Amino acid sequence: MSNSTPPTFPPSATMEVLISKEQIAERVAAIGKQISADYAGHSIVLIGVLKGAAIFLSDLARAIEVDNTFDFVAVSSYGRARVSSGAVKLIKDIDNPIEGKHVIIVEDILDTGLTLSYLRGLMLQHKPASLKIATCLDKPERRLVPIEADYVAFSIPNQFVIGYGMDYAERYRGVEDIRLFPDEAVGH
Ligand SMILES: O=P(O)(O)OC[C@H]1O[C@H](OP(=O)(O)OP(=O)(O)O)[C@H](O)[C@@H]1O
Ligand code: HPA
Ligand SMILES: [Mg+2]
Repeated sequence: MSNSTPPTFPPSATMEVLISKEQIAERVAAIGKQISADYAGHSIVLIGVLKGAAIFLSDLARAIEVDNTFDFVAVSSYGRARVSSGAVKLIKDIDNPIEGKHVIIVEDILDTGLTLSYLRGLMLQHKPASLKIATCLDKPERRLVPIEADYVAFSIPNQFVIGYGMDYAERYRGVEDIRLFPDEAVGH
């Protein structure tokens, strides 16, 4: 490939690591153990919220020892902006019925809470036997609506992060650590 085009985005390696991949692996394993204990003897359905939760879900599913299946939903709210528009819309629904099932919604980040409170309401309409939320990150300072997750890997301050599934304008999802996205890079 030609290297004549300079990168338009800052390289991820220049961004400060907030949570290392080793710290992530440790917390995911702990949450997997906790879920396995809480649901011992039951089957669960993990519902990942595309696209950010895909990586956390794939790690979490492998850390859970009880019978599980997954499904995915997609919603739109942030688009390419860093700030939520506040409007949440369902773009892709679940493929399989969840009535009477034990369901865990899996998110990469709980921020304003708008996405998860919308999804929780929607999923409850399907009458699951139980419904819980697992999130890799929680930014409690940003909450606009009251909602808490049942399983939280890390609580973080109000700073924009990328990596481990999380993006800035769709980039950096494959970065293995969770890194701080610099304010001065906004608009690149
Ligand atoms: O609590 P909230 O303020 O609603 O924010 C959290 C949501 O925002 C992000 O999704 P985004 O819309 O960026 O989609 P993506 O997962 O495809 O990046 C993130 O993945 C959560 O789904
Ligand atoms: O800090 C964040 N990073 C990426 N996506 C997000 N969506 C909400 N908050 C964030
Ligand atoms: Mg995003």
